[in-house]
Amino acid sequence: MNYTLTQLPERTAKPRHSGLTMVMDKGLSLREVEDFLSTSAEYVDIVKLGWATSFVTPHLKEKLAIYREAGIPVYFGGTLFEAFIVRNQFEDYRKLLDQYSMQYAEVSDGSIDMNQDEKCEYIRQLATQVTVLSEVGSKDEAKIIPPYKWIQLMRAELEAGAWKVIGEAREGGTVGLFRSSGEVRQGLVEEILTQIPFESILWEAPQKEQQVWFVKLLGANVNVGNIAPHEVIPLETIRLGLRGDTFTHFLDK
Ligand SMILES: C=C(OP(=O)(O)O)C(=O)O
Ligand SMILES: O=S([O-])[O-]
Repeated sequence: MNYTLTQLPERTAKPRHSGLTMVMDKGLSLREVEDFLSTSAEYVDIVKLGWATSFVTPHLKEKLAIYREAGIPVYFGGTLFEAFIVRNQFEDYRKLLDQYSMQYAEVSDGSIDMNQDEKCEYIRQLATQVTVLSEVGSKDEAKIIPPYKWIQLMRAELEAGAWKVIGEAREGGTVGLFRSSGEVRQGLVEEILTQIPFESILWEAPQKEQQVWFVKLLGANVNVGNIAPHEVIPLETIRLGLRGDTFTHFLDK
């Protein structure tokens, strides 16, 4: 930090087990990645190459190398996994992970129907190869999964070997954990938290109001994701109570 302030919440340091920030890169150029990391690397724990953008993004190997050099793990969006599964190409997906020396992978079913046993089997198999993040929640706003089902899925996926379970929100933050207005499905989140340890969950929270809501509920070291690269430093100030939205939250009462 550049100067001293008292009454800041304790913030975890890298390698973090909680307080993770997952950033979504949906096609940054190599130079943009370098610039982004020069300001924000300390605050970025893991990067997702959003959905299947890695299929289209040029200089993919070079991009992965820049992140690797900075010690920041990268994974391909769950939609890419689903694109392989729907085409019966799971073995090709496994080879692709090796070909690009990926250490992490996401298993999701946001765009396809997959039963729980099948999803857990993919998690089990991939967990022998990489660290697995699994995602719960549909990308279809008409598909409302009741809280008991979220809990059951999250628990089963963690037991199958997922390192973290991700709560779906998409890039916009308007499905899954959130209503179409972006408002948090508060009852859902609170019910999940009665059953699943908070450090095991990574909440997709792309909108500022959503990040604020989670920091107020769970503190500076909540795991959040789908953060846009230019929102990483602003998010860090929200975590620390140094933006109006959380300004009084961490001060001694
Ligand atoms: C974030 C998205 O997808 P994924 O989780 O596959 O990256 C999205 O489609 O907005
Ligand atoms: O579960 S809720 O609050 O939509």
